[in-house]
Amino acid sequence: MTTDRTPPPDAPVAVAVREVRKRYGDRQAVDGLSLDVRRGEFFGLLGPNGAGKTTFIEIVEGLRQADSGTVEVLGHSPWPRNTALLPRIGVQTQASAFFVRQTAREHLVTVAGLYRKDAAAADRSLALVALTEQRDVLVENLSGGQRQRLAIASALVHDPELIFLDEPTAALDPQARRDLWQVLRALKGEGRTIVYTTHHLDEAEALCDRVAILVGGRIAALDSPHRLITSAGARTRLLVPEGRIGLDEAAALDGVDRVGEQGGSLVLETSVPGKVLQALDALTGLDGVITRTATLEDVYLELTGHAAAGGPSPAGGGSPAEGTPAHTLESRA
Ligand SMILES: Nc1ncnc2c1ncn2[C@@H]1O[C@H](COP(=O)(O)OP(=O)(O)OP(=O)(O)O)[C@@H](O)[C@H]1O
Repeated sequence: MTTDRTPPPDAPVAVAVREVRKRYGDRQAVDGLSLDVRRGEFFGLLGPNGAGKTTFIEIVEGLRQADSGTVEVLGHSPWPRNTALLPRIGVQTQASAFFVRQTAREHLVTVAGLYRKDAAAADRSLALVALTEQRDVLVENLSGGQRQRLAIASALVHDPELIFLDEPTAALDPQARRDLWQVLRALKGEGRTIVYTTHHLDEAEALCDRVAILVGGRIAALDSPHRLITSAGARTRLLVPEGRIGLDEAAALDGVDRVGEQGGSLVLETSVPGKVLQALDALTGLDGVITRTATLEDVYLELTGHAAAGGPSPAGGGSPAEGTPAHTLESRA
């Protein structure tokens, strides 16, 4: 369940970004972005492919120069390359480099050495990402998910205050993903600041204090997942087993905004679920009726211009996204 964990507005700032722009040829990848990440905050950066997330993060990390605007990281400008910042930040990228002919532990001891940390630091970060058992396995023989965890351990080995994680759970199986959530929560519990990019909306909803949704290099929304969901007024979906009531009958129910069909169910969208459930109860009984409340994914899909997966799309809309019902009806109520 989502809770509101937004840090107080007077919390010290870890990352301050003002009017940052970056263009590649004709492509305006980042288009005047301004935001603050507060110390101790778990900040999510979301957005479709090509929205400008990586470009933006790389500018903040000091790996790329902005065309204009200002960035401050822990009180310093990250560009030109600021070596004083390096021990204070940890960076995991989608294309992490490894010493593949070393074992997992040797790799981490090497990385720890670059930061003048000892082997104990390497062992601690191996344990943190649950790779202790694989410590003597060559990096080239680790599975994709294990390498991903090693990349995260490499970003944490020097105990940074500010951690950038770029889709850290992309290659993880569901259990490993949940395990990593625990690791990340523990890091936040220690007061570290985390800037996090993900395409997993459930993950952002579960972990992040605030999220920024980027579209076309701009911020389309920035708030806590809870406030984004409630302020968007996203509707509840009621899934009624097919054959109970007809499409027209459902659309005519008082309080139903839209009706669609999907996966053997009628999908009724409503902002007054209690009222519609009562009406359904009287008509067909509630056996097998499933209630789906709005999620961050609904808000995201609305903002990024896709039809909501698993729910009705507006009648006469564009081509339906995967998982969108084949038939929908706007309510006449
Ligand atoms: N080095 C580059 N040269 C030219 N264009 C680039 C370069 N890097 C990114 N782009 C373009 O800039 C835009 C933003 O890309 P970016 O990688 O920042 O997006 P993203 O949100 O991280 O995407 P994804 O979710 O796919 O990783 C895209 O249109 C991309 O093609």
